[in-house]
Amino acid sequence: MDAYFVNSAIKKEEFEELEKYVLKHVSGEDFAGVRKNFKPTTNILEHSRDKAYWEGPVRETACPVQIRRSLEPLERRVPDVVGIGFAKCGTGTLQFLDCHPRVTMRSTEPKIYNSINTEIILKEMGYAATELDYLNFEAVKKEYLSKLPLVAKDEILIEKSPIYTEDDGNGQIEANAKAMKRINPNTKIIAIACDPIKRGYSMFQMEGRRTKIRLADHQNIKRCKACLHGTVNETIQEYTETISKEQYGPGTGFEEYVLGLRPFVDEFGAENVLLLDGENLIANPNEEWSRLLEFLGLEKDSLKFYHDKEKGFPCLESPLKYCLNGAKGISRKEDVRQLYPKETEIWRKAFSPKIKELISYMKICDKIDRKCCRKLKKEATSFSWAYEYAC
Ligand SMILES: Nc1ncnc2c1ncn2[C@@H]1O[C@H](COP(=O)(O)OS(=O)(=O)O)[C@@H](OP(=O)(O)O)[C@H]1O
Repeated sequence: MDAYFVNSAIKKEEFEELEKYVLKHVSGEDFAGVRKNFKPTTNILEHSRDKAYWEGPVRETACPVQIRRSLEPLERRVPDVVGIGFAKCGTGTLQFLDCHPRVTMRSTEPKIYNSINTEIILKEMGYAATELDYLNFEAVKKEYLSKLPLVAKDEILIEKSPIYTEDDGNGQIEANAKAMKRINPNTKIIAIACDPIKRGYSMFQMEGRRTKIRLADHQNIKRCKACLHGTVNETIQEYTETISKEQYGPGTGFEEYVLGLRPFVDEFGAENVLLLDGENLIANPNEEWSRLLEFLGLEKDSLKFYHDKEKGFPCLESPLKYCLNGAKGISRKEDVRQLYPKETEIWRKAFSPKIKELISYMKICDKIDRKCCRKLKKEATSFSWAYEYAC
């Protein structure tokens, strides 16, 4: 056991206490397996390469300790569940799933589908693939497996890469959905939508942090697409000006949810696509998480959350006390509408049509009428943030 502590953030002294806590909080059914498998999770990287996105070491799987019930041998295989987006809406909270006795997830994003050439996939799906295309596809699958953690055959393996719903204006999202279907036709899809104003601010803040970190590290940021090339304030002014002129192109539409969802709904069916509310994940974590756990076929209270005062965000309470790393939970501590009232009012108007489209497309309401607005107006319910865009 001693060797496990060498490559782990967990100190040997804390470990016994942690074990006691976890064993007290897992179900009777999971107890024996969890006890047998319990150990600190191994770090595979001392520091994340992108500190603006992830602070601290990268572990083999996301949870700091191994909480798994399965006694089956571990193997490499493709995921059962994929989180497709949306960036800055709380997709990182899916990492809490790795502390579930029946689920496995790594914290880093494999981002595999966007590396596949769109044409190859479209050909593949049209059953006209050449041998070379096929080999390409197999090579991608091999690379995919290398980016995923080991998993038992009776566990749920999940990955998330919000880039899968990022539009390039060239059919990339469709290609991603088709490629995913080819890799695993039974994939279940999770998407998290959130208030696009908060989403935009969160994105600009993260890109600003990335710029600062890289500059402090004497790195060249000229070719960094995910960095800001001015201050956050300057970026907000520029963005506001661009959307006022309705000139923004692929990749900057913080409200473009249907564009990202439709290809996956078309491929996998609406019943296999779950849309969560990223704002409600913060306001009512247990309610939103019970929807997610049920969708995965797990007990709806098998993970429990509490609001951590110090973190200012929900943290996992059971089966392990655990908060997300310091790179998550920054911009939403500020009120962007108060900081930028004029700018965000322009954003609100610009985002409104696409949020209405989302409400209808994902059947959040049957149609946008008074009844729907009454439903959305209720504070602290799923998608209540959509009220100001739709009503
Ligand atoms: N429980 C909990 N803890 C910490 N942070 C939480 C949590 N739930 C939601 N959030 C919000 O998630 C925002 C980051 O979203 P993502 O994880 O999707 O970002 S990323 O696309 O993976 O970079 C992150 O945005 P910032 O506030 O800008 O850091 C948070 O507001």
